[in-house]
Amino acid sequence: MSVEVVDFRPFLDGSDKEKVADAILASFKTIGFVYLVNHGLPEDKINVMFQWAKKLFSAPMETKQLAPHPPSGAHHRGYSAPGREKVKQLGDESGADKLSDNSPSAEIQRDIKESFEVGREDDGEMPNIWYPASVLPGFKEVCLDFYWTCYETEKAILRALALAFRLPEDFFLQYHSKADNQLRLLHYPSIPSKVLENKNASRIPSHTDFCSLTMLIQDEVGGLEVEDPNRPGSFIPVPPVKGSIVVNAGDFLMRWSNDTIKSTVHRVRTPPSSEGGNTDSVIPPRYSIPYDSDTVVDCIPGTLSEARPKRYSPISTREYVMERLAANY
Ligand SMILES: O=C(O)CCC(=O)C(=O)O
Ligand SMILES: [Fe+2]
Repeated sequence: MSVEVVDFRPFLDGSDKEKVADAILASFKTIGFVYLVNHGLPEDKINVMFQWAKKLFSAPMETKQLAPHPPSGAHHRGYSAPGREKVKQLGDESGADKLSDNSPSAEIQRDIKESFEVGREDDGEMPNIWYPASVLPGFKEVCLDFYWTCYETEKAILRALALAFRLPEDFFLQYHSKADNQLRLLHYPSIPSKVLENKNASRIPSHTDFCSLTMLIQDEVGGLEVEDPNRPGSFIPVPPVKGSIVVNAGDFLMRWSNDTIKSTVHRVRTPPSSEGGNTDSVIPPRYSIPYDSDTVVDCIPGTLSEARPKRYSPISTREYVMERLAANY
């Protein structure tokens, strides 16, 4: 089993919309993940965003801490230093990625990644946290431009998904009109391979995403893996595919689709090129940019039947997301 690559162009140019829509939904139903090529996100904007991510994360820690993530995980904005966040699966306190008992310290058990989170600028509940004007000038503008560029692609994917369910194309859009989304810049620093292999630390442990959709842009390093739905505990690599974004369904799309779509467990591990090598080797740094979306969900018409009654009541994603975010800090 592997994650399918779907060419999104025939949807965007209207030449074969249903075929593309059906392919995306089929992948969401089997594995919850799909690669999209010709997704409409301009390559130059992606490159510029990665350049800014590198510039930010290579700044001195005192500089990066000038836009600190608040103490509560529920206000998920600004800069989080390595080890700040520990991605958790709710109801899974021991976890499949339980760390070894001989870990050197509690601190090193946390995710060895740093991040910067951005939302829409007019979000009163969760305001953005920016650097003072003299620090990284231009960063804010690039982030916000990229945020809205990603929203365009997200809307196109949501239209395709509605078409795949043979619903009006704006079915999911109406629930995403506030653009309550999140742009994340992630940096997994270079790390001695034995630290990851001893399970004393993780890049990102196994988790599902708690949004409706995630669009992920990864660099060329690799290490992303998704659990094989047919063989729990066994993981399939999702290696970088040139020019692609990885799109995966989150918990809300699963719930919304009455479990017909999968929100699949995934993680970031040692990249395959560094696996089993010299134990003194150092794993290269990795950068990625996930963009995920919030909404209010109820079961999608057509996913309920007598055989599959409604399994979930409607839920506000904000409430759910805040609960899950708070658990990660
Ligand atoms: O960095 C990656 O490739 C995955 C990130 C991820 O799974 C997440 O942010 O939820
Ligand atoms: Fe994820």
